[in-house]
Amino acid sequence: MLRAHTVEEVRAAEAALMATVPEGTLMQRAAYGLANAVLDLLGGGYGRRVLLLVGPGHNGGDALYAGAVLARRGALVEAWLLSTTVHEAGLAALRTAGGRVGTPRAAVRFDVVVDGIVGIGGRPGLRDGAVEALAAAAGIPVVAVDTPSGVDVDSGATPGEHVEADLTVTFGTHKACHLLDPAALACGAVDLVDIGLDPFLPPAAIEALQPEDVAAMLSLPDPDGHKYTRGVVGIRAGSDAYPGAGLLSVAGAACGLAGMVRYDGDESVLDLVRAAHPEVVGPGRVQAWVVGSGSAAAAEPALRDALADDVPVVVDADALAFADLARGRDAVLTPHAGELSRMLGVDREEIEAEPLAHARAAADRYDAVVLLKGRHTVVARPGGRVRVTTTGTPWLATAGAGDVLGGLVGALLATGLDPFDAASVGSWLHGAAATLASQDGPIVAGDVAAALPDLIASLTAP
Ligand SMILES: NC(=O)C1=CN([C@@H]2O[C@H](COP(=O)(O)OP(=O)(O)OC[C@H]3O[C@@H](n4cnc5c(N)ncnc54)[C@H](OP(=O)(O)O)[C@@H]3O)[C@@H](O)[C@H]2O)[C@@H](O)CC1
Ligand SMILES: Nc1ncnc2c1ncn2[C@@H]1O[C@H](COP(=O)(O)OP(=O)(O)O)[C@@H](O)[C@H]1O
Ligand SMILES: [K+]
Repeated sequence: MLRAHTVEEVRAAEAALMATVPEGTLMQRAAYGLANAVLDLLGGGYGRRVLLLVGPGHNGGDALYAGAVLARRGALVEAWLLSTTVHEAGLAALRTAGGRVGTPRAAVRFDVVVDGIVGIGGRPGLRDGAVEALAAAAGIPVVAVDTPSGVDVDSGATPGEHVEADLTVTFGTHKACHLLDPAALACGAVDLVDIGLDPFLPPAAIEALQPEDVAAMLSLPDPDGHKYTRGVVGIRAGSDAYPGAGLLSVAGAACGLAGMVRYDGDESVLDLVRAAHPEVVGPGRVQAWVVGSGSAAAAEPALRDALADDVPVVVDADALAFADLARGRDAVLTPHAGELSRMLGVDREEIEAEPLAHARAAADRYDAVVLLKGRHTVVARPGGRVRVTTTGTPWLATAGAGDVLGGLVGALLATGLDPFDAASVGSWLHGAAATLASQDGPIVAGDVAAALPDLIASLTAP
């Protein structure tokens, strides 16, 4: 499991760890990790030209010490000091190693820019000197130290100007900004350097599942199981006007994880469903329902009926308008930003600017698990625990992909996962299946569903 901690938690853990090691140890660990990441990126040190953008705090200190390591490896290192104060010991180390201090100027030629302007002590936004320095170095790959300067570290928001990094090298643990958009988008790839913080960190409120976590949560068929013990998932989606929504919800549900899929909806859609998925049967008892995609006016009665069964429910698309009915129930609400905007009465732009805060607010308001779809989908449970999905590809932003996800989460609920696990595992599989199907090329929603069995097999293979 990948975990993200708050700045306060990191500071407390850092203080506890520092009491056990000689002074300066942590900064040295951070600086060596950073220097190694830069060497990897550049394919070596000798003759490479490295620009350090240095702010007033320890983040700048990390950059200066890493610059010293790089200078000793033969790189030509120049530091631009963007503040009246600087980490003096770091600067002395850089100078001793042969690095120099320069002045911001246009048309500079460097192989990499190291952003040591601010890290976890920074306020969002950039000050003038930093903006000008970044403009002068535009077009050069950027490695951010700990966080891209200017982002809001704990919320993942980017309310002001900020660095756009190609690589972010962080220390000890991830922070929210490394996982949650829009800040995560500014991080580029993220490297975590171990500085020994782990034993001092509390449990994290924000997590991102990894393949081994997903594999451990998938239930394999019992040797003596039968289709009913494996779970039955029911779909109430699709209509005369939107038959595809029913078909795609069924396609997601029919990934093979549950023992049976039932379709309970329009006769006309049932015929299409049977033609595409002959194994799907009609209404009956289920262990989980998926309700709402392409249901139009039928969404409300369908949701009421599903809730009357007292089994977990995925509340999708048209049914989200009636999400109040599911308050406090075993439910997964699956809005995209536009749908959540209508549910909360908040502008879509505000939701996209702070998906973490809004997914949490919605989970508390509806007392249910909320899966807020996006590039990095956010799954929140009441009380603040969150899982962020980092699998996926921009090709997944295609019509009907959400229907496949709803069906898949329903199948996972039917196998017995609780709503938080079902939603986060389903979202992880959905993104990974899209990547597998896409191979960096275009896909349609049905391709994502079709890739699920192979993906699941690759995870569960002994
Ligand atoms: N924790 C750990 O385990 C480890 C942490 N380590 C490292 O320490 C870093 C944290 O260092 P830090 O605490 O010195 O804060 P940092 O981010 O350098 O900035 C604070 C300074 O910036 C200023 N400032 C604020 N906003 C600004 C802005 N927008 N633009 C410009 N300036 C701004 C602010 O001053 P003021 O606002 O008062 O002007 C203050 O002086 C951390 O990210 C990691 O790299 C590792 O070495 C080892 C392990
Ligand atoms: N930029 C993106 N990168 C990766 N995945 C995305 C991106 N934008 C959207 N998605 C994913 O694509 C899917 C779209 O679902 P949704 O908006 O419900 O579409 P539809 O209603 O047509 O089914 C969601 O799973 C969402 O997380
Ligand atoms: K930084």
